[in-house]
Amino acid sequence: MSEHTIRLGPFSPPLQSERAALEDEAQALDLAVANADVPAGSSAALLQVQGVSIDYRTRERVVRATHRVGFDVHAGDRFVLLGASGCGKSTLLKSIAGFIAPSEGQILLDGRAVTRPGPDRVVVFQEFDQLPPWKTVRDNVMFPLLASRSVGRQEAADRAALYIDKVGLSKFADVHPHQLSGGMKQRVAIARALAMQPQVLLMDEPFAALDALTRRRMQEELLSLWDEFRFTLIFVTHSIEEALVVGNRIAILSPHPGRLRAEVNSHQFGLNSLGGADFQATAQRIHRLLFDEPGAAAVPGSVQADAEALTPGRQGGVPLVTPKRPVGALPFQISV
Ligand SMILES: Nc1ncnc2c1ncn2[C@@H]1O[C@H](COP(=O)(O)OP(=O)(O)OP(=O)(O)O)[C@@H](O)[C@H]1O
Repeated sequence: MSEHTIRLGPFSPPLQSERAALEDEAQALDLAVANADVPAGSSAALLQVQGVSIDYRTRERVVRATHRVGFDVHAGDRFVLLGASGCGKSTLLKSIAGFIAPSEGQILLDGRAVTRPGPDRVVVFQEFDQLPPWKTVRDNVMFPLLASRSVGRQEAADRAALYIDKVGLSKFADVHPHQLSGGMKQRVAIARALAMQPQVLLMDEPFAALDALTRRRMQEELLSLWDEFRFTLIFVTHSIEEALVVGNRIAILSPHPGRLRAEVNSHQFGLNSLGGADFQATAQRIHRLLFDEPGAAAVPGSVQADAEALTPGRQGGVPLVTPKRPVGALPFQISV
């Protein structure tokens, strides 16, 4: 695939015309369109998600959260799962973490099937209460290292000191979480995750509960940590802006149940691109890929609203909105 690649997801027959229009859209974007039906899974990939459907079963019904999603993540990728609320992003992340088994398909890490959680995959959540409140910052960071017996006590202490320093909290190593701001708690969670030196760092909307300025700062800090450590990141967000800033590759999921709609390379964008014409144009096109009738004029109030929200000064990220006009009916609907 070329440097600027868009990989469209598989479409069933009723949606072929939609696919054709999306291909036009991709060409307008000057992006190459890959063959959608080529299954994900090149041998070089660190993580392979292959045809993964995930169902929640309750007594009354079955809720399909994702439908046959496939993608590859390579070492050092900053891979973003982008989609509207309820499209199954968190579910997919939990499945990669090993908390939820797929109903069909499989997830391979380094060629081995993921069947349970492990220290090679660490999750940073959105919630500020992910840190045990009775432990100091230092003990919080050391805890998973010791509990997983990944390293001995001295190595755990050294790693904790290193990563606490990297997130700028050395002076707070001996305080408890309730003495920290929301942003500081998230920094501790990031230090704790990085100290584990996982094969894949999973982040589920880690900055969504922060104010706009702190969120921007945290995005900046995450990117500079990545510059230094080059970890492999899978990052969930429903903000187009955040996806473009944080990711080098973006998987766009359709509304519930989530299917891979397209994959976009976004390595050319960073915090400095915010507000630029290219950035805004790509954000608008991603929005169209997510929600709008392909090739159709912008739905009043949606794309336009995003364009406005992307102007400098509106720094809270661009929340995706429920489409006013949904993309064609999906050919499967177990239950919603
Ligand atoms: N424990 C559960 N039991 C039943 N259904 C669930 C459960 N958890 C999630 N779901 C359903 O699965 C679908 C996907 O949910 P999920 O939280 O993965 O979406 P999401 O894209 O992460 O949404 P958000 O951005 O709002 O967090 C939704 O329809 C949701 O209602």
